[in-house]
Amino acid sequence: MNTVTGTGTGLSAAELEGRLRALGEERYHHRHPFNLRMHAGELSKEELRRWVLNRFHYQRHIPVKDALILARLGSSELRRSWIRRVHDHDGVPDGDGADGGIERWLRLGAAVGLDRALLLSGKGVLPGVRLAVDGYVNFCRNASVLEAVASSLTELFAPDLMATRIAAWERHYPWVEREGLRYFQVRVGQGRRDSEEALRLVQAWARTPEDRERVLAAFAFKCDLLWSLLDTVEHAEGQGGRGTFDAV
Ligand SMILES: O=C(O)c1cc(C(=O)O)c2c(n1)C(=O)C(=O)c1cc(C(=O)O)[nH]c1-2
Repeated sequence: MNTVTGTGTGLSAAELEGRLRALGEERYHHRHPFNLRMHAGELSKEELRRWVLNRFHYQRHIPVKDALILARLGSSELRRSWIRRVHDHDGVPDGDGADGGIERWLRLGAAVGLDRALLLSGKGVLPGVRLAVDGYVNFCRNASVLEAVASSLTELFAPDLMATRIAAWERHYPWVEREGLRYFQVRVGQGRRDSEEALRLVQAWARTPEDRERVLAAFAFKCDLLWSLLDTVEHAEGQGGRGTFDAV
C-alpha cells in the first residue's frame, strides 16, 4: 500500500490516466503561489529574472536525464523515438543548436535582460534549485525505467500552463521582448506530443497493481520536485546574497 495513492488495488489503463490527472490537478505547480502571482502580473522584474535564471538550470538538465533514460530503453524503436527529446533541447544533428530549446531559453533570458554568459555560467542558481534538479537527474538514473518515464508525465499539464503563461506575459510584462516567448510557443506542441507518448508507454508497461502504484508515486515525486523548485525561487530573498545577480 502506498500512502500517496491510497488503496493499492489494481487499476485499468484508463483509470490510471484518471488518477494521474486528478493527482496533477491537485499537486502540479500550476497551483503554486509563485505561478499564481506570475499570472496575475504581480512579479517584479527581479523575481521574473530569478525564475528565468533558475529554470534555465532545470532546462539544461532535461536532455541529460533524457539521455540517461535513452540508454536504458530496450529497443531501437524506443530509442529512435526518445532521442527526439534530446534533439528538441540541444538542437538537431547538423544544426547549429539554434533550433533547440536550450538556445530558445537563452533568448528568453536575453528578453528579460539576462546575459547568456551569465546563464551559461550557472552563477546565481539557488542551492535548493540545484538540489531539486540533481534529484530529477538521479531519479532518472536510478529508478526503474518505468518510473523514470512516469516522472516526465507532469508534462501532461505543462502545455495549458504555458498557454496561460504566454497570455499573462503578453498582458502584464510588456517590458519582456516578445521573441523571448518563442520557447513556450514551440514547447506547447512538443509537450503535448511527448506526454502522450510517455502516457502510452507507461500504460503498456505498468501491468501489475504494484507497477501502477509506482507510476503514481513517481509522478507525485516529480510534482513535489517542481513545487519545491518554485518554493526556493519564491523565498530566495535574504539567502546571504545567493540568487542575486546583475541584469544587463
Ligand atoms: O514551464 C513549465 O512549467 C514546464 C514544466 C515541465 C514539467 O512539467 O516537467 C517541463 C517544462 N516546462 C519544459 O519546458 C520541458 O521541456 C520539460 C521536459 C520535461 C520532462 O520531465 O521531460 N518536463 C518539462
